[in-house]
Amino acid sequence: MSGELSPIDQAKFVAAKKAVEYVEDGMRVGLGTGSTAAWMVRCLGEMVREDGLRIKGVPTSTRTAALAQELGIDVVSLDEAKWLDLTIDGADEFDGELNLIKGGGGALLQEKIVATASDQMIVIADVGKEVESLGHFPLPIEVIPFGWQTTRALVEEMLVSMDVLGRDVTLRMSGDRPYVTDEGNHILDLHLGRIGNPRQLSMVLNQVPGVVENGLFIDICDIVCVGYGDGRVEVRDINDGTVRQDRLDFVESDNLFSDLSD
Ligand SMILES: O=C(CO)[C@H](O)[C@H](O)COP(=O)(O)O
Repeated sequence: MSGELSPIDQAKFVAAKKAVEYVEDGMRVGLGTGSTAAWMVRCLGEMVREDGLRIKGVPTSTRTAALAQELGIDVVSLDEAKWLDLTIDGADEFDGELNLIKGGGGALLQEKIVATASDQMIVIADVGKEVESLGHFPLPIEVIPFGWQTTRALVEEMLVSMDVLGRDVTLRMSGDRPYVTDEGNHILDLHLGRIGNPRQLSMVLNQVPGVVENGLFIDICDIVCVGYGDGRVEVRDINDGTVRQDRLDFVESDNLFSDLSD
């Protein structure tokens, strides 16, 4: 693979590279899932190998666990780590209050548990993920397979009662079979268009029997690192209201690319 990155990968890379600056020796770090989070895992792997960084990483999916192990990161379970200093993860959408939609990669349940068990959550995203209001990206909810069609009907009924406009609820597929999460569940994608009150929707969805968790992350994210295709990165901190700008160069590294050879 050549060292040339597409603008979108450059944006994901700089967001990830900026976020790993928050990782300190000895930390217990939640490792997110998805293509942006994979850049973060590669950056951490390089810091472990090249700089002797010692961290314990808690992955949020079997995919991330495999990548982290391959790159030499010490992987432990959440129960072993118990509590985390920091989680770094991607997102499908984020708004001005740093509320998120996650779960496009199907890992929302472990991602939410891990992020909630962390002192701090940093989201890494290219600027295309920023929205004025959440909901253009279909909202994933994880449901148990038993009676999933009944669960879907109950969710649809609930959306009608809440006067939510778009109510198309689809079962996520993997080829010709329902997608199965790491926890053995299915995913329903809610095509809503715009979510007027994400906090309320999140609470109500989780009360439907059969729904395990939803992909709305409310008041969980502290910082977002927003990457741009030209190498700029903006760090927005919701707690102190600061916005900082930086520019990072992509330096081709065999280590960073070692898992991208296909
Ligand atoms: O929530 C997620 C996985 O469940 C991902 O963080 C989200 O889908 C973003 O993925 P990507 O960085 O590939 O765009």
